Amino acid sequence: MRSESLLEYLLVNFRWVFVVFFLLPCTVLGKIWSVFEKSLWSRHTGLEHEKNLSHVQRQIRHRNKLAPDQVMCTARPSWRSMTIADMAYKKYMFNIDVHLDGIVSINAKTRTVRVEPGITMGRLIPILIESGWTVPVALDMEDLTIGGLVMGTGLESSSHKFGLFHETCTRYELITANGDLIICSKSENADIFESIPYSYGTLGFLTAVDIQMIPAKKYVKLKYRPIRTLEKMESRLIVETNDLENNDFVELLIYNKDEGVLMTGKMTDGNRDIKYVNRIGRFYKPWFFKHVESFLMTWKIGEEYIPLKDYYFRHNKPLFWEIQDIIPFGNHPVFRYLLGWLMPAKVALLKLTQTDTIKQLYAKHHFIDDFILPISSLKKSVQQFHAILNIYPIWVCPTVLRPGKGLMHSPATVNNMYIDIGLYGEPKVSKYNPTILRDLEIFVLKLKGFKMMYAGTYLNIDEFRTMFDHRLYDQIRQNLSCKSNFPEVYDKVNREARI
Ligand SMILES: Cc1cc2nc3c(=O)[nH]c(=O)nc-3n(C[C@H](O)[C@H](O)[C@H](O)COP(=O)(O)OP(=O)(O)OC[C@H]3O[C@@H](n4cnc5c(N)ncnc54)[C@H](O)[C@@H]3O)c2cc1C
Ligand SMILES: NC(=O)C1=CN([C@@H]2O[C@H](COP(=O)(O)OP(=O)(O)OC[C@H]3O[C@@H](n4cnc5c(N)ncnc54)[C@H](OP(=O)(O)O)[C@@H]3O)[C@@H](O)[C@H]2O)C=CC1
Ligand SMILES: CC(C)=CCC[C@@H](C)[C@H]1CC[C@H]2C3=C(CC[C@]12C)[C@@]1(C)CC[C@H](O)C[C@@H]1CC3
Repeated sequence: MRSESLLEYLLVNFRWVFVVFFLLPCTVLGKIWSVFEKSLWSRHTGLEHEKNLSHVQRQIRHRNKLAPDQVMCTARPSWRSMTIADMAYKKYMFNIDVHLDGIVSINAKTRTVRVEPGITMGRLIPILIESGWTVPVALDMEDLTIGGLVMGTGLESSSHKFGLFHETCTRYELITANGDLIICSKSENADIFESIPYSYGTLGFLTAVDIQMIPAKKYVKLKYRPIRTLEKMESRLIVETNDLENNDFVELLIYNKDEGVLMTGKMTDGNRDIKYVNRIGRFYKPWFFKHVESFLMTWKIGEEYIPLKDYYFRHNKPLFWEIQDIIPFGNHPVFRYLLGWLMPAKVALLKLTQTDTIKQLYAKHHFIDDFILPISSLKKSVQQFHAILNIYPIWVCPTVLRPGKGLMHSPATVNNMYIDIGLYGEPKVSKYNPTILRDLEIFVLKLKGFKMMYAGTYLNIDEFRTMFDHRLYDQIRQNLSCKSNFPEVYDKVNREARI
């Protein structure tokens, strides 16, 4: 008993010892294994994909005989999912193993890549870049899966141009409740195609996704612009997101309520007069958010070339800024040069190995969430988040929302520019209480905004249905006989389901 509590004490107060000396080496071993695994299984043939498909279908048909009243979800365990929450529903729903994670084909003629949903960004992007391609919205965390990004939602610094991740997808293969395979695209089963994004696996199981490809270039020419006052940040952000010609990437990091750094980037192959290439992905390089912050010290506009892959995964090493709570000295040059090559820590392993006390401490004293709001409410929202949470840095990522009939779309009949506001860290207000999140969600609802659901919600079902348009979704659920076979989205994202 005593030794258990000593271990608990050490794990809570000196988590870095466990992370640095055990978890990071495990991650490296895992990486070595995955390089070996990759060379064996990365590129599937169509035949293997067919085999994988029938494996999923067999399981569904088996369940339909064995437990027709038990609703289904994927068997992907909670600890592998990119969220701090545990999915309580996995325990009582019927788990279907949708273990498909290969690349089915890369088609340069149609400029599409067909992948299975379990493939991660960290595996897909390097393979595409090697072949001279990339995807329009490449997410910044290596372990995010394509299935999770379609069924949940994903956005990145190119979303002001291309929209949410699913808007770059052109075809889905979906296995429905009775085990049938249906193909959905803009021209085939168009209504189902529109309902799938954000449906959290509640219409069927995805088995393949076609994603558009665009030619990859060598670098991103990135400009850093320090800005004072929220008003100026808001107005400059509006200007830069409208300049689609010059800006392939737009991102803002806010460091305190008056100062931020706006970054705009352009993909380029460079030319002979490239002055400086900053290979930020190298193990000894400072954490990206710290590098960006340094432009507030000099207060000068900066410009540099960053290799494309390094740019994409710029927030992966420090997990935005979350890793500083676990390894406080992780950005110190001594650590970077000696042990930086072990980074980044694998989120799944951090999650798998956290003790109940760590989990409770995070639940009580930590905040991880994202809100999607109209761009014109940047100042107002940041002021509100400052008063209620006082967490910095704040991640601001513009994204265009298009009109449509799916769960999340522009409320108008035209495209609308929104921003994702990401708040990750320990609230610095004196009276922080996690239930305050509900007030924030209502604030966002009133501004006609949305919440990213990976973290769960305190909204009740009616408020949730006001935030997300369920009209087409309800109809499709009825057409696909989902009622007794799949839960509703709300059943998967409310606070009792995600603990
Ligand atoms: C010490 C340690 C270090 C590790 N380090 C790394 C690392 O650095 N990099 C890395 O990539 N991994 C790492 N891992 C994870 C490791 O790679 C995987 O756990 C291992 O490779 C098994 O993966 P698998 O794909 O064979 O999954 P399995 O063990 O076959 O599957 C695990 C579960 O996930 C479900 N599942 C898997 N894929 C899907 C999907 N696409 N859709 C739905 N459900 C799915 C399966 O149904 C099953 O229930 C590490 C694991 C350990 C224990
Ligand atoms: N930059 C960004 O945009 C970021 C986004 N995120 C969030 O992370 C999540 C993605 O994380 P990830 O770990 O990849 O995914 P998850 O395992 O969290 O899956 C997300 C949802 O997608 C469903 N799903 C996944 N694959 C399939 C499939 N093949 N068929 C049917 N449903 C499926 C899951 O269903 P089930 O519940 O049945 O398992 C789950 O409800 C998203 O919710 C995203 O919003 C997180 C960090 C950054
Ligand atoms: C860019 C967007 C939209 C979201 C980024 C969210 C990430 C910052 C979080 C997603 C999963 C989170 C987890 C942790 C930190 C923050 C995320 C990476 C932990 C590693 C924090 C420490 C805990 O013990 C485990 C967490 C797992 C999930």
